[in-house]
Amino acid sequence: MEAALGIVRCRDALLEECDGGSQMMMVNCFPACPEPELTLGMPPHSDFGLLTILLQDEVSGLEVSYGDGGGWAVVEPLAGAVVVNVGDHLEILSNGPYRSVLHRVRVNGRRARVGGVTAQPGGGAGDRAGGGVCGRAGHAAAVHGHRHGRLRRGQAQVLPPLPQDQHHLFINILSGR
Ligand SMILES: O=C(O)CCC(=O)C(=O)O
Ligand SMILES: [Fe+2]
Repeated sequence: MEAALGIVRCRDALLEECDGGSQMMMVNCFPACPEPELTLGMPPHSDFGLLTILLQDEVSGLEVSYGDGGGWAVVEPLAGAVVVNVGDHLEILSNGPYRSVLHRVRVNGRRARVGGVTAQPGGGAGDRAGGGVCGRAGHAAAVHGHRHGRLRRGQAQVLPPLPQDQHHLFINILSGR
């Protein structure tokens, strides 16, 4: 898998990250909302782990950003299928080609929606990429700007780019550590 992802040079580091990381399972419940156009179940965000695997019920609500913030595509639930999201740590470990996906959840006017989520936050993936273990120097800095750009679009915050030596701090904040 790591060869397909173009991260073969950091195979050992990646395995170590996964071993040292954790696995989370969550269930999200979004009750029916009488005025769904006035709120969101989850605001725009990207997941901080390597991969997120989502199990949706038959009520739609998940939307994925496309066209560099141009619009939102509805991810229609498909019986028996799971949705796999690339997370921030995988974007950093792949040095960019695999971009974590900005997504949000809308609430439904008539029905409650329940979703299962499993995520692998990894260990200190951000710290390693910041140290240049995985290749192109400078990508970590690019991720800072990119990530701030997303936050700015999604949450109306204006944040300055972080210096590269603070990369691990930023990842820890994203990870809630
Ligand atoms: O409920 C969903 O489909 C997505 C949930 C989600 O994005 C999350 O838990 O991070
Ligand atoms: Fe998410």
